[in-house]
Amino acid sequence: MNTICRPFAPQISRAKIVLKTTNRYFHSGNSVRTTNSLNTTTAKRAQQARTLQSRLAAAAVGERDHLTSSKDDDEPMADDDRIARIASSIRVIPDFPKPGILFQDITTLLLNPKAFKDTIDLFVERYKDKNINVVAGIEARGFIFGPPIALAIGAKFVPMRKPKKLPGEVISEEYSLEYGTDVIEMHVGAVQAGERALVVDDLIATGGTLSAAIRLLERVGVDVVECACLIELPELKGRDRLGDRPLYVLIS
Ligand SMILES: O=P(O)(O)OC[C@H]1O[C@H](OP(=O)(O)OP(=O)(O)O)[C@H](O)[C@@H]1O
Ligand SMILES: Nc1ncnc2[nH]cnc12
Repeated sequence: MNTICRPFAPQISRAKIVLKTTNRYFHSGNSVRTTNSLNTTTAKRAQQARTLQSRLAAAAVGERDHLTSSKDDDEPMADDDRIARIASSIRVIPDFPKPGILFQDITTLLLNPKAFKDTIDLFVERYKDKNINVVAGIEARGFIFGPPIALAIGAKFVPMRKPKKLPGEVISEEYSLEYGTDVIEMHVGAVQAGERALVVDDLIATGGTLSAAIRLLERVGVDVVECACLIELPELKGRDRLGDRPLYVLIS
């Protein structure tokens, strides 16, 4: 296994997983931050980086529980070196978009064609034989991962958009953020009752966005087979808002 993490840099780091191991996240607007983030010290960040290194090293030798997969955990994902490569290609930017927020930046993954392809392949391997008709992608970052998965498994792609973006008739669902609410919308007629859907986004934090997407689809009789995200911030317990719907994640 090649080296999969780099020395921690004060402002921009690829050390992503540790940033949720030593802090309690909470949601602020559309992002997540740590309770102690405004006075994070260099020493704390160095400790976080060391913790990350040990987690990724464990993942590289195949220990489970460091990089997790799914609630049912029915596939040997943790020892898959593609996961470690994907994890190390996601950058964390402290204090974006606001002070204290640890932003999980998937744009660096997109710069790495191998890691990006591995990401899509892992989802496709899981969903190709599950009779899924609909891949519903959530704006904006679900639009990056959803379409290639949909094409590969032979499903249609349905965009779930922020308000006032879709030109046709829509149905809407409101969901709560830490302060206030937001709305997602879907075109009427895009899906049919009885279809089987996979909901795709890059990240689950509080679960508000995914739970609204599930409600939208279920209102029109669609069967939500599973939700799939690249990243989970488990401290925020977003899974708990999804009810019985399974959530599958590559990195937790
Ligand atoms: O689990 P939650 O607490 O609902 O948060 C997760 C959502 O937050 C981010 O999107 P954001 O709303 O920042 O929009 P963007 O993708 O357009 O940047 C992310 O891409 C998820 O969609
Ligand atoms: N910490 C985070 N990084 C990137 N996107 C997010 N959406 C919610 N929290 C986020």
